[in-house]
Amino acid sequence: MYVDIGNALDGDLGLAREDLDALDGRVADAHERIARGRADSEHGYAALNLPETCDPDAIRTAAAGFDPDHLLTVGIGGSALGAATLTDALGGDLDCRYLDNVDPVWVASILAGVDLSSTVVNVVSRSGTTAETLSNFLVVREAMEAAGVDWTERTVVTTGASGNLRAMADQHDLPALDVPDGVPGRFSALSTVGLFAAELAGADLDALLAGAAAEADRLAGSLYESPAYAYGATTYALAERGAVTNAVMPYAESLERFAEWFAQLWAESLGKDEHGQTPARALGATDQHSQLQLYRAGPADKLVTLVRPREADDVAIPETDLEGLSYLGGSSLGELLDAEFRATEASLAAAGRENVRVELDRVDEHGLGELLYGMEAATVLYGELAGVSTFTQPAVEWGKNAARGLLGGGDFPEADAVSEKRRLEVE
Ligand SMILES: O=P(O)(O)OC[C@H]1O[C@H](O)[C@H](O)[C@@H](O)[C@@H]1O
Repeated sequence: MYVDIGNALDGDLGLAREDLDALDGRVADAHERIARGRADSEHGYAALNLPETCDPDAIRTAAAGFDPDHLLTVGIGGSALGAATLTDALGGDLDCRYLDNVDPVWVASILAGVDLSSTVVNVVSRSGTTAETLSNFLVVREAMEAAGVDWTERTVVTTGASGNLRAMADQHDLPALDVPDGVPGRFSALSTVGLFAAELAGADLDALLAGAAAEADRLAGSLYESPAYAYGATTYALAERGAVTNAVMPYAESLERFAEWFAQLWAESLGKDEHGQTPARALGATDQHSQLQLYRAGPADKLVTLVRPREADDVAIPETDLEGLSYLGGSSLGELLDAEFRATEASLAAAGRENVRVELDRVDEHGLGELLYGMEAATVLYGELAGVSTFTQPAVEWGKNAARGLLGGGDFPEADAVSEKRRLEVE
């Protein structure tokens, strides 16, 4: 992963090179703290050891013997977004769908669109108790039974040591992959959670983990020596100066899901104790024609992260004799996209708007391993600098408990009372 922070300096938010120099001592301390956490496999920090601790053979074994047309991953948040990022980015012939939401219309349409007799279901929940995931799985299971398909032959469970899902796997003797200890869901893309789908879709897991290991090797006690820390420290420094939004804008359709994965990682890890930065999802070049106006000329409270591969397959633009368009002929879509990328970067910089460039060599297994690991390490570093508890998500729990209470699955009377009190309906 390559990170260029030049355009984060001397913009409207006033971050100067000397500020980063002054921050670098804290980066060194944070790096030591992170290294200690990794050495002791502490909760959360253990995720940064996945390049060495993840066993790709266990994942290959679980996937062996299946040759489906469709993969239905049933999971939500960190139990879906890592796998979705990988399979979307890497492509391939397998039709990979992700049942994360519980919108009944959408779930029904997905089930109607796949041949269940040629579908593998991977039900993923670290806790094994998430209502959305378990409900969706019960619906899928019933649909398989109705279609005369033996769901026990086509289901792989990925879960932690206990919980309802583990009990179900034991009861039906289903193949089960373990979610490793100490790895929170949003940091689990490079574990069994994200890699089963990738393996089934034909990805090279060794190359993915090698990419992640290469990025791990680049972690060092200075932000100027580690791309991941350069990103984490710069975004933190900008947030402290008022960059409340981080708009992540990949210039590759295949990385659109990456921005979604990043949004959970960034928001859930860092949004605590009045800290954090709102992740916004954008896509280059499409959103140049939609969101860029705001990023260049709206409030000076944002950072734009421009992400792209350095190399990609290309398509030539045919010659044309249409007046005014001849400059396009003989060029290529890749060259146009590159020009759009650099123009956006220059346009933001010229307006004093901070942006950071993040690049990978290609959108392939190695590049994705670097990118996902690098962004996880950047998040952990930011969390250390901000002094927040990066690996917890207490604010999510209130809503989860409330939903359970409203369904009668728990005691949470406040939820009803609060929602009634706040109603101000206008017809
Ligand atoms: O994997 P699970 O235990 O089902 O959790 C799925 C998701 O649910 C929660 O609400 C957490 O906030 C997320 O961090 C997590 O990724």
